[in-house]
Amino acid sequence: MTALTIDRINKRYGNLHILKDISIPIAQGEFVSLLGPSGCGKTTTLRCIAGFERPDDGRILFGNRDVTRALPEQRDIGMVFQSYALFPHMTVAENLSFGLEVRKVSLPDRQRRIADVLAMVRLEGYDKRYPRELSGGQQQRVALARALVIEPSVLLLDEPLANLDATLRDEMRFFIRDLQQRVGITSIYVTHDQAEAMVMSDKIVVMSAGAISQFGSPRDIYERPASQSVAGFIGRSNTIAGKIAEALGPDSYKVDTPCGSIGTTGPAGLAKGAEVKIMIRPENIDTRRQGTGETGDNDNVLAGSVINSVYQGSANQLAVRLTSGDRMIVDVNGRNPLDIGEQVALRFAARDSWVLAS
Ligand SMILES: Nc1ncnc2c1ncn2[C@@H]1O[C@H](COP(=O)(O)OP(=O)(O)OP(=O)(O)O)[C@@H](O)[C@H]1O
Repeated sequence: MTALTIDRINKRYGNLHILKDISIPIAQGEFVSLLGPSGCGKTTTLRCIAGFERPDDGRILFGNRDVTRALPEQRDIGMVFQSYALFPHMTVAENLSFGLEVRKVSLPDRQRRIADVLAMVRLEGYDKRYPRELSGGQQQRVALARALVIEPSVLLLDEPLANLDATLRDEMRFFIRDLQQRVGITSIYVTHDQAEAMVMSDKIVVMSAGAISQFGSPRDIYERPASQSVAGFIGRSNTIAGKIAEALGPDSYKVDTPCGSIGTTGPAGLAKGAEVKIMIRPENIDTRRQGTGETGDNDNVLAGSVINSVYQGSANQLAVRLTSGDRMIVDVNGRNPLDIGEQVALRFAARDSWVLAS
């Protein structure tokens, strides 16, 4: 069932077109991230869903209910912000009680729900503390508890981990995802951190300049990016320019490139002669000294020489200049003794490369 439908919303400030025909269907219990660089419209989209902004056109539905014109308090949402936004003069319990009192929940029910939600965020016994007596991570867990205690149908989170240090951020990613799955609440999460979106989400909406570049699972977005800009934004990638020589199947092609003919997968329907780029992730390339180590399962072999090597602990990252002049980044085992200047063969399977049509 679709819990939330964003249907072709547009938003302009003066003559700035900030959101352009944004449509996102979100299923019950799904965790969806809005991902993109600063200024691409993530927060504006979230604020339209929350009701703090009204789109110029288009519709927002919670289930079958059209809430496009409803006030925030009529929408049944819980929100978590980057800045925690806890009431500083209230204890944890009072912060949590506030939304319940507004909703006229009885005292015994309030007490039960506050105890339940504090257990959920692993802050039992912290009810009498003030926000200033808590660490950043604990404050953010209170903010999460405050959003959840009102039992909303949708949870909206705007960069909630941005103020935390790297270790705590890692921990909180798993904490929030685990909690969201236990509660089963439909959630929308704004972030500009691709690693965060990858590990937390069922689906990712990649946004750029107010429009959706791609909507799909983390695997879709990583392995089958819709464009060069998505491929470049998510993870590391290599690209080689070429022209479609022939379609080998519904989603496989032979592409002519300055490095020779390359077999690859790609989106259906690309015409012969179309100018494209082939994307290959560094970890999918098997790099050996030339003339050694035939692996059999690789459809493509490119020749080049090592021009740089960076030790990264678990792996070495090499830069390789192909005979065509293209520069490729590849990962090799940290103990692999490939030196700068060595002639190497780069092998990869057609299924591990993907055509970017734009
Ligand atoms: N009230 C406003 N008036 C005019 N322009 C605005 C207003 N609010 C946002 N904008 C502009 O809309 C664009 C999108 O802003 P938004 O906050 O949605 O981006 P974002 O993707 O969330 O960025 P960030 O990651 O930096 O928060 C920006 O160019 C911003 O300057």
